[in-house]
Amino acid sequence: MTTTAVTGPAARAVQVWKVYGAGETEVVALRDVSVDLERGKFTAIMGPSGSGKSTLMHCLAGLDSVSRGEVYVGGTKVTGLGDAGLTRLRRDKIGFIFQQFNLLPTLTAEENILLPLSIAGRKPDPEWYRTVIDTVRLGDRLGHRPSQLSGGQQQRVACARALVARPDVIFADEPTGNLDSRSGADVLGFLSESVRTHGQTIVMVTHDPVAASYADRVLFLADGAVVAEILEPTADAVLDRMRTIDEGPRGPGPAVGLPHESRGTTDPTGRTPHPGPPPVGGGPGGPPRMEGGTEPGGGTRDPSARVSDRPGSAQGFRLFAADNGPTATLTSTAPSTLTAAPQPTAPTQATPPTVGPVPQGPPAEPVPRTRRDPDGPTTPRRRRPAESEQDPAERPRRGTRAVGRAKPEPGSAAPAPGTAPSGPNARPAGAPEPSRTRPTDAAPPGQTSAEPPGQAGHAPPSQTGQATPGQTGQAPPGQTGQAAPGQTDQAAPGQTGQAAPPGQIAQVGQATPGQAVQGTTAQASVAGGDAEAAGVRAGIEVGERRTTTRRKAVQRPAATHPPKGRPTKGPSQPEQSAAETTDAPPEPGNVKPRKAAKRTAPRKTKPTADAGDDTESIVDEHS
Ligand SMILES: Nc1ncnc2c1ncn2[C@@H]1O[C@H](COP(=O)(O)OP(=O)(O)OP(=O)(O)O)[C@@H](O)[C@H]1O
Repeated sequence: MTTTAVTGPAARAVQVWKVYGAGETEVVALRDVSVDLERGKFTAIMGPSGSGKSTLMHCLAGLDSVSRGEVYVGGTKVTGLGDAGLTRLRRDKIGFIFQQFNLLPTLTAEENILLPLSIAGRKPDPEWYRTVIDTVRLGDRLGHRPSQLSGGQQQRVACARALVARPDVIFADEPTGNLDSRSGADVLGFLSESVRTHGQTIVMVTHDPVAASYADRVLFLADGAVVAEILEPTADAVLDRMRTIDEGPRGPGPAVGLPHESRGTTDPTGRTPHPGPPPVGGGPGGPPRMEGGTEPGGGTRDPSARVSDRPGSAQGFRLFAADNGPTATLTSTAPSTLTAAPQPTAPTQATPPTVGPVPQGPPAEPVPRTRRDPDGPTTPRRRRPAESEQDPAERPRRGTRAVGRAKPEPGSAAPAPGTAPSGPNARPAGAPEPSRTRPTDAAPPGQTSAEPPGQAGHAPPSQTGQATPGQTGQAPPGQTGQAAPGQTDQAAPGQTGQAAPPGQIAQVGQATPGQAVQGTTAQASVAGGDAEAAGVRAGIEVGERRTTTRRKAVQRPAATHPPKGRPTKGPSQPEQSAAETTDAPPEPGNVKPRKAAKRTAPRKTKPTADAGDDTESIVDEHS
């Protein structure tokens, strides 16, 4: 691991490119992005849907690899780190906060908060721990389990969990996306406080201009490039900038990234003219062509990615908006975040500025104003549109983000054997498996948003209850406990016998932090395995594991976007997926996992309803 002195930026991207797929399905998610994220600052990343916000955050956090360029976190060069190095980096230097909270349901708030340290074998600094608890005002809730806490309290637990280890940087992916406005303001308030009072560095992806106004700096992305930034932002300024970015001229080529030294905004449109598309596919000056279906860092190609999304396409940006449907345009008449903002320049309802998907429903409840005006007039906060309110074209893509709390629906855990998967993302029986499916990427049942840590909104359609037989067959014997819990319930009909039985998962969920530590060995118990998974959910990793970047689904009918060009090797080919998943013949240990479960699972525990949460599968076994 290359480590330099821990000075300078907390995180840094240097000429980073991220390319998904190849040929017709190639998508350049990041193009020549260079940015320094200052230590002790609160940075927000904004941009239209599909502009690369999540990709940038994941690359910065070591959750995804870059195609070209370099990433540094806390003086450590992330690019080129192996699995073990990445694991250490994420465990020791990075904290994560997710839209879905990602708490372990059977642990108390306190146990959840201490879980990262427990897994790392560290003890909390008592003084700092007390400070964190006081900051998030959880002192009287430490013995409560997540189900006994409100969403806002759960997110405060998640924030405390991220803060308690004092990471170099905390990455927050829409941390208020599932919260009501008041709880969101609470969370943003103490995130901001942790920066200003305790020097924490926070990087937050958000769609909400009010949330962004809590930051010291807002970076704007469009078409995979940083096109503007605002220092000391107000919600109005953010919204105005977003409007100009969305309304900017659609040139023949994509925008390019600013040098990281740049300050202030780019051209008034927010989009830097570009003479034309960059050479892609390995040509000079362009990112390397990704030949395989799986990228070096574990990213997968998206066969459904539109060619029109690709940079270089004359329509690229326009189509982002168009494909996102009316809810992504700037003409919505929905009440926006700023319609009641106290700033004198706030747009009125007549010209409501909107960013990305915009709710079409009634106004949201009032929210206290920003940190700069905590007692000021209330502001309706942008509400996430309900599925039914969304444009159908948008629904599959956005549908990967849960609206409301991520709690398993009763009875939504495992599909009964022989029962075809259902739901918006379900694949008809016998249909070829969509190519972005990876065994461990499978979405947990009962989780409409199969979002792993830091991967909010990226579950491909195939990731809901779609595991194939080969997936379960890949777990080597003796590693039952390491199987991602979500795989259990995702076995295809008739395959349930190969997956860990639900009882295991329930038992797992009852692991104590102590058990979690025990579970860090390669021969982890079921409980330990889940604790590890939970740890990864919490942004902690143990052992030679890697979180899998789960990308958002861009679900389209296959007939509309058939695979073109030469056959590729990746999982975009159904037969390839099948081959991948069946390459590893089922081991004896997998044929009778229930026995393995009996050997490894704690005996006195019973399945509980909470176990469903534990089926969130986010761990990818690469080793
Ligand atoms: N695994 C993948 N395979 C192919 N394309 C991908 C993959 N992940 C992301 N993309 C594409 O990369 C681009 C950037 O995606 P990203 O998720 O970073 O956007 P975003 O700005 O976070 O969007 P949103 O606001 O909707 O979450 C999009 O065009 C997306 O379709």
